[in-house]
Amino acid sequence: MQYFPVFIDLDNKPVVVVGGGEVATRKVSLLLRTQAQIHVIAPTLSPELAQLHDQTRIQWQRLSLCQNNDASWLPSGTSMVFMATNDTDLNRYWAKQLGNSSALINVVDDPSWCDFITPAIVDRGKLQVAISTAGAAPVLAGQLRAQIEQSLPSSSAQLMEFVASQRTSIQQQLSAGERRLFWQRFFAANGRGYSAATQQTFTELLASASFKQAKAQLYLWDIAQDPHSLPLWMLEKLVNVDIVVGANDLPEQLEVYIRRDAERQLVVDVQCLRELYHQNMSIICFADTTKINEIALDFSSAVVVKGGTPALPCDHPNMPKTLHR
Ligand SMILES: C[C@@]1(CC(=O)O)C2=NC(=C\c3[nH]c(c(CCC(=O)O)c3CC(=O)O)Cc3[nH]c(c(CC(=O)O)c3CCC(=O)O)/C=C3\N/C(=C\2)[C@@H](CCC(=O)O)[C@]3(C)CC(=O)O)/[C@H]1CCC(=O)O
Ligand SMILES: NC(=O)c1ccc[n+]([C@@H]2O[C@H](COP(=O)([O-])OP(=O)(O)OC[C@H]3O[C@@H](n4cnc5c(N)ncnc54)[C@H](O)[C@@H]3O)[C@@H](O)[C@H]2O)c1
Repeated sequence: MQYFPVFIDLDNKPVVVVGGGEVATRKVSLLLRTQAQIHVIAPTLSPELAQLHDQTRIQWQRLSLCQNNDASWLPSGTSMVFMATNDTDLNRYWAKQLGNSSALINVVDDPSWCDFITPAIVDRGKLQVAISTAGAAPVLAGQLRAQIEQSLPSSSAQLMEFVASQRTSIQQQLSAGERRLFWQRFFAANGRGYSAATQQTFTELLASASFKQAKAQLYLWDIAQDPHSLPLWMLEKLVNVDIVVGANDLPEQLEVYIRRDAERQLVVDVQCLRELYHQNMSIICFADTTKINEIALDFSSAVVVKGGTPALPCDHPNMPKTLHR
């Protein structure tokens, strides 16, 4: 890992963007989501930046920096500097000059001069997802952002506010182990958004205390078996499963029986499986015979599910038509 991901508190801290063009504008619009004091140093501003300046949301020093300036343009206590001009030499020169200051430096046209780089960001209030490719492929970072955006409803931000407001009370009422189980069950039941039902789901789960009885369960299904031979008792397990491991190998015929918001891990990773098991998850794992045998040796309490006489109904209402016999 070349770049270590951290989240920095910029509340009330001066941050400087040198340059007033397209890239500078993009960095400023990110910074505007924080409470940083934003200073722009440039001879001219893009229309968006000019408007922000008119609204006093940013401060502007109208200045064309040169190499023989002293550093008096830099506000004292500056946390970060973005060198975002289109003059590569100037960007590098000031990155070097400011190397001994306490500010972290970003040079938009040269990662090798950067103390830090800016990731693509999915912003859901307290929930922030940051994606970086270490500068290798910013476009891919943007594409991944767009995918993650789709999996997190905008009400996730409200959910985070709700959860944060309940956190201390849950800490006071439940032991550390219970808290983890409670939050696992809560997010599994509620999903990632906030709705009219969220408060009720929360209150009912807390009152029922059912989460305290959660125990790890691991079911192993050898994909060499006919999916229709899955025993009926397994249906209830599939409906309640927390996580599907090896979802790449999940037979299409069984897909409809699995809880829609169950988490999915596409490939089987035994280390991951161990972690999930220790989190008391209910897991179903799909893999080939060799892998199933290997996992069964590792987890003495795993249930290797044996297929029987084909018993699953082939007329499930959600079953794809092509699967009807
Ligand atoms: C993520 C994002 C955030 C943001 O900008 O806030 C971001 N770049 C984005 C877009 C983007 N950047 C570029 C293109 C044109 C296509 C292309 O050339 O690939 C596009 C596409 C577009 O504009 O849509 C060109 C480019 N970028 C850099 C260089 C210099 C170099 O590589 O040497 C050049 C060549 C300049 C030239 O050739 O002139 C450098 C950096 N860009 C970074 C971040 C940092 C590494 C992040 C990472 O870890 O990947 C880093 C190292 C420094 C930094 O900026 O902090 C944002 C996507 C936001 C989103 O979609 O959500
Ligand atoms: N990091 C990224 O994501 C990314 C993406 C695309 C391009 N780039 C690179 O970023 C650089 C800037 O791109 P852009 O599209 O914003 O350019 P741009 O031409 O839109 O803007 C350049 C800005 O720099 C200002 N400037 C020029 N000389 C200056 C000086 N001496 N002092 C202060 N300000 C000065 C100009 O007034 C202008 O506002 C380019 O080198 C480009 O290759 C980076």
